[in-house]
Amino acid sequence: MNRQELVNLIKEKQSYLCVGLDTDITKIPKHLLSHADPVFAFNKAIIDATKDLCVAYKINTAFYECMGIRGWESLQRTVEYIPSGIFTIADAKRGDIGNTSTQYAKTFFDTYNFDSVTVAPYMGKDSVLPFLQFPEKWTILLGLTSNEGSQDFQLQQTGDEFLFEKVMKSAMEWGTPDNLMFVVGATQSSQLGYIRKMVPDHFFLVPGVGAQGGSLQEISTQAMNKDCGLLVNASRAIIYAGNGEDFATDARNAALQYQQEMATYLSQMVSSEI
Ligand SMILES: O=C(O)c1cc(=O)[nH]c(=O)n1[C@@H]1O[C@H](COP(=O)(O)O)[C@@H](O)[C@H]1O
Repeated sequence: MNRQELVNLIKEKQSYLCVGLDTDITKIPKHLLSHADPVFAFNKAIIDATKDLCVAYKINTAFYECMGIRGWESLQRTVEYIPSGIFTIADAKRGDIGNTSTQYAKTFFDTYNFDSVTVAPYMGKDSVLPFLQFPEKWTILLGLTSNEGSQDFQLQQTGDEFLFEKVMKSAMEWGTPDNLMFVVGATQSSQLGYIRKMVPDHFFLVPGVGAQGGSLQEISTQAMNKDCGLLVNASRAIIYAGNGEDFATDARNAALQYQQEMATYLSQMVSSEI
């Protein structure tokens, strides 16, 4: 999916919600465990219940990889089930020497046909460039993450800037707003406005609302740009909103609340085109 298609989708659905499919087999409702593929059965119900409310699904590969081949099968069924026209994110946080990064990129872009993959920048330019070579695909680079450990390296001063600023400024020379997004954590509210000034055009994937306590209002008022420029992810707050037979309805209601709040911010804050 290209940038214009993504912007149009946000406009049509009045939503910049990304539903995180961090599906943990120990947390899904018990009645699903009799299915041949319980993780897929859960994801299918969540997708059916939320697909009109969100513009993206993020599959965190850790929750699938830990189950070995069965997990990869659940991942494949899930990504194939997501309706075309919804943006897909493989949250794999990859990055390695160039030829290895190319194999990671092939895995998620060619073999599984995701629109995007999350990439860790620590190994530098040659570890990131291979992901950016794939036409119509997106690299989502970790900028300033939502977790406490972001202070250990990302928020360390290097010269007159933080390390995460150096990373983001460098990466803006490697990719463009058409193939590169940044992860910026919703819990980093004191930095959001500053980061948006530094990076005016790129999309941000913003995790950390819901279970991690980030504020949708703060993100939206501080980091929206003229194209919206945001994909806000919630995983546990949506997929585990309920735990009974009607878990999918509970998930829908949680997603609906986010979408309705997003529609308000879109109407207030973005240029009349949106
Ligand atoms: O890259 C990510 O998606 C990510 C970056 C980050 O800084 N913080 C963060 O929580 N995430 C991911 O976003 C999701 C957050 O899940 P919830 O806290 O349940 O909404 C998980 O899949 C995390 O791995």
